[in-house]
Amino acid sequence: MMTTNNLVIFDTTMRDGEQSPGASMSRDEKVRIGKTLERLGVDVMEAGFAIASKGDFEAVRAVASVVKESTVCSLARAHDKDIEAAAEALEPAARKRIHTFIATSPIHMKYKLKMEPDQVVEQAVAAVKKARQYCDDVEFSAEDAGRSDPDFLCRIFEAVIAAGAGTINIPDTVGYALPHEFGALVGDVMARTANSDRAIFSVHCHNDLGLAVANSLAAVQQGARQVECTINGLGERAGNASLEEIVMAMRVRKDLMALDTRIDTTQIVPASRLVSSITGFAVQPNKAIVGANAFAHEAGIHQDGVLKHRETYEIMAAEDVGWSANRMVLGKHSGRAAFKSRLEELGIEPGDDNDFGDAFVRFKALADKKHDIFDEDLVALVSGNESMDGAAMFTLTNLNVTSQLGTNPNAAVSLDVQGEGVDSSAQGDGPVDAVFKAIEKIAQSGCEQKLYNVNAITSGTESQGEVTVRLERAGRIVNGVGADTDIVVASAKAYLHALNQMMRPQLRQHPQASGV
Ligand SMILES: CC(=O)SCCNC(=O)CCNC(=O)[C@H](O)C(C)(C)COP(=O)(O)OP(=O)(O)OC[C@H]1O[C@@H](n2cnc3c(N)ncnc32)[C@H](O)[C@@H]1OP(=O)(O)O
Ligand SMILES: CC(C)C(=O)C(=O)O
Ligand SMILES: [Mg+2]
Repeated sequence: MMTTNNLVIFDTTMRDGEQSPGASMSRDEKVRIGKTLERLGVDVMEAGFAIASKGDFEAVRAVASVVKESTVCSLARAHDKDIEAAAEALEPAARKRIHTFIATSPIHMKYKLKMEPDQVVEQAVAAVKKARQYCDDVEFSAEDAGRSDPDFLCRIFEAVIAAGAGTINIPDTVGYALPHEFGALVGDVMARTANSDRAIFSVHCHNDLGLAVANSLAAVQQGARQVECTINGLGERAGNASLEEIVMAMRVRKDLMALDTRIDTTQIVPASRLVSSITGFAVQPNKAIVGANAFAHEAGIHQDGVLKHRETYEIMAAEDVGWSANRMVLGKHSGRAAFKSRLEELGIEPGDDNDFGDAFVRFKALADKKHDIFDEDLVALVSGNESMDGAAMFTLTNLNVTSQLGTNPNAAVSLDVQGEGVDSSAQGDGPVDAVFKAIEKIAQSGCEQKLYNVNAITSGTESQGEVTVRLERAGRIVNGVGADTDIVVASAKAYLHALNQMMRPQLRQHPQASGV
């Protein structure tokens, strides 16, 4: 058995990740991802499946042309034409690998391949030999190994290693295995494959039962020295083992897995964001490592602990994975310690114990009613004016938007400006733009719009939409939110909410703790 203290990180975001329905990537997008993965420090990146389409062939070739530090790989079935396509696409690569595979489970051999086990071994050996004609670095995968007979795996692995495969991959293709079982399978097969010392053993786990990372780590503990994984856990069906979780588990639990990787962990969050923006697959807020809440604390007891000693509730630092900082989120679960700390950050004197106690009671009451507590809310609270609506300078009283094909939309807006009714109208590039322009004709705020974001709170075409608008003026940034079933009305509300906050007395600048 080949032993090493290095764990090879094989990224397959651009191949298995791209097999997520709806996640397809263009050639140029793969080049951007490839460069990012190289910066991240992956050892191998699988750039695609060259035979799959002309576009994927060109994408593999383009990635192979620009990436220099990482090995670039293409997948190929155990067919000559697949291997020839992979070899041709990888031709410009500084370091290349051909990854060939064939299924080894009884169900796949019988129903899908319609082949006898002997034929499968023969075809696998021929494929590895063919791949070795083009490339020294050849990987062989036994598809559906998780449901294959271990004796058969030993037999086929012995044959393909003898044929020249340097990496042997054991995939749990359908995410069926449990960690102890998968670790045992990998350990057993490695121990019983006669020439296993001539290959690196690898695993490739799917997440159908949410166990892809756990299964991969169980295999590493049994001697696997390559893990195949993807950014954000993207991949066929429920996805693959997530790269960020594997890498950070190795790092945080070095006491149990003393292996090195080449990964620069500070590049994890940027890589996650790039993949999410290219694929359009949002990262769920509670996703480990890269989710927006992964380093956010809302519970008072936790906030108090973190303020006293960060490691009480953090097993790794946000900065280590590429966030700018952890976050304290003020909400109904927060306690006095976090409330006071935020007031101090804002340069607001918490006052004597009585004033502070009263402000904290008002804060809790507001947090019960309001989803997001902004810094402006805190100022209003402490100044005894927590009724944000009562303090509004501008209130929407009427809105009429007309859109017609071929013409610019027109918005007529009526506002109550401190008790006085004011009307205006404007044309815009779209209905929302027209509304914002009509409001600005009245407000004359001089604000610059920095962000416009729409979220569906419920599903369906009748869903409630929540709009966020961020405005900036003279270095001061405020957020406004508005919700309505009519997205144009929600946008007007959000814009006015932001404007009303901008009109309030200015806060001292403070470090924005909202990540990168
Ligand atoms: C577990 C995995 O993730 S495997 C990778 C999965 N990814 C993909 O399939 C994406 C890219 N695939 C494609 O573009 C197409 O499926 C292609 C180009 C590979 C093949 O297309 P087609 O020739 O039209 O075949 P089709 O997809 O319908 O069927 C697959 C064929 O490959 C055979 N096959 C499947 N795996 C292998 C293998 N590893 N080695 C040899 N043959 C295989 C199947 O038995 C079937 O053969 P048959 O047509 O003689 O029954
Ligand atoms: C091609 C192989 C490695 C695969 O993606 C799988 O078995 O899941
Ligand atoms: Mg897979």
